[in-house]
Amino acid sequence: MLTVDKVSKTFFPGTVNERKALSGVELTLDEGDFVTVIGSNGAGKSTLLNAVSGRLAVDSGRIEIAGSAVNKLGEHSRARYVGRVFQDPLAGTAPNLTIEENLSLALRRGKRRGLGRSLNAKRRANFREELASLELGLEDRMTSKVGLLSGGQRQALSLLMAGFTAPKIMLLDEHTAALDPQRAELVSTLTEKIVSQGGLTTLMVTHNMEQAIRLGNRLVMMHEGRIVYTADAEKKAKLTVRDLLQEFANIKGATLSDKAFLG
Ligand SMILES: Nc1ncnc2c1ncn2[C@@H]1O[C@H](COP(=O)(O)OP(=O)(O)OP(=O)(O)O)[C@@H](O)[C@H]1O
Repeated sequence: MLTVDKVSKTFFPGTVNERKALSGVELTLDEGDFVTVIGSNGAGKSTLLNAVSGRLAVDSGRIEIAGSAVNKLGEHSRARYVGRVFQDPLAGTAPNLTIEENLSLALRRGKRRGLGRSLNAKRRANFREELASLELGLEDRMTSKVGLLSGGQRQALSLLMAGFTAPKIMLLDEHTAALDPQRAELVSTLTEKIVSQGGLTTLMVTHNMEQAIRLGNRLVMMHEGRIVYTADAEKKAKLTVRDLLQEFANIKGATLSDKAFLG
């Protein structure tokens, strides 16, 4: 479903600020795979997600989504393939639009202009049902402005919207990191639910090792633009935070974010 083949990206090449963010990264996700990505600060995790979403053009290598080479497609053209939730709860939704207007926009994503925007009774009923599945009572606030929701509620809505059009690949970029522990737990549980119900192929970056172990069926660790450790389903099932800390310790020069010790 997703192939990242020898992908490299260097920022400011040939200058004093040169940063090799990705160095020949190779990663393949089969349909329904849910891969968690951990790594030291500046390891290239967000750059990898940006390369897949088309936000960033890579220097070399090939990216395929659902069998189509997408290197030449920009972020907008890839939108029908990709669902994404960012760390910032403000990033995924439009605060001045209502919940139902945001959902309509999500539905329109990747479709031709003018299609799918109108809010008829059938669509509203469908939105109500989807919102009810979040169990946050948002189905009774469909005409409220999204700006009035809490960070956790907005992140839950972003997640629902990102999964709405059954994207070929779901990208979650530390999407629980800005939330308090209780809300992070809620969004984490919703993530599992939405991903498994939709059978979504998912790549999730997190600094929380416990979460990286608990969610998904595979795990990769990045360091200095490379994948330095991988755990398949069998290995991951037995993995502990202690094992991961040991792997980090084995990587020379790796520095851990404080957040890595959470959970
Ligand atoms: N737009 C950019 N311009 C210049 N350098 C960048 C840019 N984006 C990322 N970098 C650099 O590329 C490297 C990888 O950054 P990236 O954000 O992908 O790491 P990360 O693993 O997501 O880190 P963190 O966990 O700290 O968010 C870093 O050295 C970073 O400074």
